[in-house]
Amino acid sequence: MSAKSHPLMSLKNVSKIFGSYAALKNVSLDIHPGQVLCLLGDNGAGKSTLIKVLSGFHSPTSGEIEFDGDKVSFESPRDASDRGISTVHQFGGTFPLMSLGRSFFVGLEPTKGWGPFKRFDRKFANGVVVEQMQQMGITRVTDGDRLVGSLSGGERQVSAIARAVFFGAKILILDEPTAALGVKEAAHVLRIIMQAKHRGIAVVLVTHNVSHALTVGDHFAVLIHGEKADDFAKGERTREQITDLMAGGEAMAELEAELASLTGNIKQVLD
Ligand SMILES: Nc1ncnc2c1ncn2[C@@H]1O[C@H](COP(=O)(O)OP(=O)(O)OP(=O)(O)O)[C@@H](O)[C@H]1O
Repeated sequence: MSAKSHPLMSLKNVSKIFGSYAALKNVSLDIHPGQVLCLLGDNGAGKSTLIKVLSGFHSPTSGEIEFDGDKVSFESPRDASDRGISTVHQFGGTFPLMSLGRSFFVGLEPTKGWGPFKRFDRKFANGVVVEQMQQMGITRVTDGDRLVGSLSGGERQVSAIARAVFFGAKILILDEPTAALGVKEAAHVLRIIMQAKHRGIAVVLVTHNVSHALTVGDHFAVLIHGEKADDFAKGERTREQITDLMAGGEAMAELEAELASLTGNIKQVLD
């Protein structure tokens, strides 16, 4: 899908002020179906605040949000999720002591029976969760009664993404999904992100990892101190340019030289 397709969601000059601190300043951003938008930025740059605005946790102090061409204002995360905006938090946002079947359907429990006899349909839920996990490459899970806590970090991310896709997410917001994962697990999560994109889902990926962003991203936005410092499509910047931008505009080469001389000084003292 080309960048010329109509955006599914747009932020127009969105600011978010906390007291006297502007966490976001006039940020405009387009989110397209079937594309991965990577949100990059150093700690405190405003990435979390931005995804909280997208997912209805915060309303903007000023600016507008458009969804499917309509101006919208989300009063709560529920409003955003009703539009198909689904957020997966850093550790998969699940409950370690809950079964996989229960946690997959939490808040949307399938029931059987009626009236006072209505109860959670465990068999159905477990069947769905195992099928979805298998489809997403987690083949070792064959029992939906297993506890969420028994999954690895990558498997939790993948199952949270599977859940969002199963319930029809149109926009999937992923907050540092590969942080703290090993190489293989991170690759699995990135593959699942590509699958979601190919289904036409708009993915917003927040990451510190430039390599991961470059592997799956179609479009990139870099935040520095709450402002959008750059916005570009795949192939329009080099890895070095992106890394420098993420370091807040300071050239990484200079920082590295400074570190090298510091290390030299420490070595001299120790010798
Ligand atoms: N509820 C709040 N009240 C006051 N200040 C806030 C609030 N939420 C965020 N901030 C401030 O806004 C700035 C941006 O924070 P944010 O969490 O969005 O950054 P971030 O880019 O997600 O950083 P990180 O990668 O460390 O999570 C920070 O200085 C933070 O202290």
